[in-house]
Amino acid sequence: MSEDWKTELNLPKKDGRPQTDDVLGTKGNTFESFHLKRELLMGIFEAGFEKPSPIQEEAIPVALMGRDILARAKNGTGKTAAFVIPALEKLKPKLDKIQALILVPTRELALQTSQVVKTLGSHLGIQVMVTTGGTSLRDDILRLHDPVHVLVDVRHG
Ligand SMILES: Nc1ncnc2c1ncn2[C@@H]1O[C@H](COP(=O)(O)OP(=O)(O)OP(=O)(O)O)[C@@H](O)[C@H]1O
Repeated sequence: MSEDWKTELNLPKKDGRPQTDDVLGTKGNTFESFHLKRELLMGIFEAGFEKPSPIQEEAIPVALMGRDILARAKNGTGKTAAFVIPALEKLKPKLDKIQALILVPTRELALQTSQVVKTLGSHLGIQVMVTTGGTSLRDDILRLHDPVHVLVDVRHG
């Protein structure tokens, strides 16, 4: 594969803050070693991710095989991307259907998660919808007349 696309990426400034083993203790895999679509790799690199974190390294290949996962890791270790990346890899942007349903416990997390999906999927041409309440059922139904590939919803308790 030609590496030209990498030179055109809009990379953020490097994050120089110190990191602990929670994110550094990896086996040394790369995002490319997961054979992800180039458009997805572009979103990942433009988010400033260089290497998968430990939870991503464990979860992404298993999720790509279509296996169920129950995972646990500390806050801020990259759990969100650990499920968003395989979901985006499996998704077919040309198919105008909801192909991923992400359920989270709070409205704030729903907004954050949808932002991660938008950032990582920014080169995939996908549409993300968040149903956090606060909008009428009618508005939600109307929105669903337009393409939605990923739906993020809040489920209490
Ligand atoms: N592989 C990576 N390389 C660099 N930064 C990353 C990587 N994965 C995630 N991040 C960044 O690390 C931060 C924490 O990630 P994220 O919020 O997904 O963690 P989390 O485990 O889901 O956290 P929480 O439990 O608080 O929801 C975010 O700013 C995210 O952009």
